Amino acid sequence: MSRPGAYEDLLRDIAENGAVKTDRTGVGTRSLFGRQLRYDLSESFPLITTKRVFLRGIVAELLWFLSGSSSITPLLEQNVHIWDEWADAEGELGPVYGVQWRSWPRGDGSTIDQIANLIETLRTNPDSRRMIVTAWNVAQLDEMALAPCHLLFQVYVADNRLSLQVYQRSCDMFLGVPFNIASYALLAHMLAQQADLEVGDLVWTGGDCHIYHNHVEQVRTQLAREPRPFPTLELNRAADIFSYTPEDIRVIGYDPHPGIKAPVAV
Ligand SMILES: Nc1nc(=O)c2c([nH]1)NC[C@@H]1CN(c3ccc(C(=O)N[C@@H](CCC(=O)O)C(=O)O)cc3)CN21
Ligand SMILES: O=c1ccn([C@H]2C[C@H](O)[C@@H](COP(=O)(O)O)O2)c(=O)[nH]1
Repeated sequence: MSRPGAYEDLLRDIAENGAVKTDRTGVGTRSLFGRQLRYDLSESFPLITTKRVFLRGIVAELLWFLSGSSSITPLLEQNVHIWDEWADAEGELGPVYGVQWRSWPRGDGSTIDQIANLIETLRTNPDSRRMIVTAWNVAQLDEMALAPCHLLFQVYVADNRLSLQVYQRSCDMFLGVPFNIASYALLAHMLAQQADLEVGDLVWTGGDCHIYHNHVEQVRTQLAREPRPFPTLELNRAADIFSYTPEDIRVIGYDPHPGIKAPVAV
């Protein structure tokens, strides 16, 4: 079910059949609406192989989300620069993903830790149909450096397997989406481990799935390559969901084609 090549097929479909659209950044895109990718995480770890993906950056970003931070400083300290363009002079992004996940404001001064609540529900009521974490805080969108792209995920447990579906409203298919798929795959593994469950499926659902006009050559290069088998993940058990470190996370057997550089649309 985790077919290496499914992502590349979607990339090809957008490149060939996408509608030409303008966008906020001024770069312009080709785009298709409403697509889905599904990976069986018990088989392999979905890290795209048709170019080398910056795994160290993905790990740093996910741990940074889980830490609840609104500042890029912890990323800079690890030499990860993927959020630099959106931060202000103090390195602040406003109430973005981490803040909403860990300290969604109630309005009375108190906050809600959606991740702690999710772990609690996974342990006590895994059949719940309400295991949702969302970053789409409508009241705070205009304080965020960038409105959340992956704005909601739902967790599901059946047959002792934890599955995760993420909804991404806006999908930079060349630069962002390989990050987003790997990041939520890793999160699913961490949640399953903490809840003493096996991993099930990752379902990635994309809204506006686009290729920027200045990524067209890079996409052509990538699509000329043959997808390779996915690697696997080894994850040390941490004391709790907030205590993982990069050293706990090892991807085994990743043998990608070379990296492909591309400008990020700001
Ligand atoms: N246009 C756009 N696309 C995105 O994917 C994106 C945004 N904006 N804004 C917020 C975050 C930042 N993300 C980013 C930003 C940059 C890269 C990037 O440049 N990746 C390079 C490697 C970078 C490096 O090695 O430092 C790549 O080749 O994947 C990836 C994700 C994802 N998001
Ligand atoms: O995790 C991420 C974060 C951002 N993106 C992309 C999707 C769009 O290309 C831009 C956001 O621009 P909007 O005008 O706010 O839609 O960033 C991504 O793919 N993944």
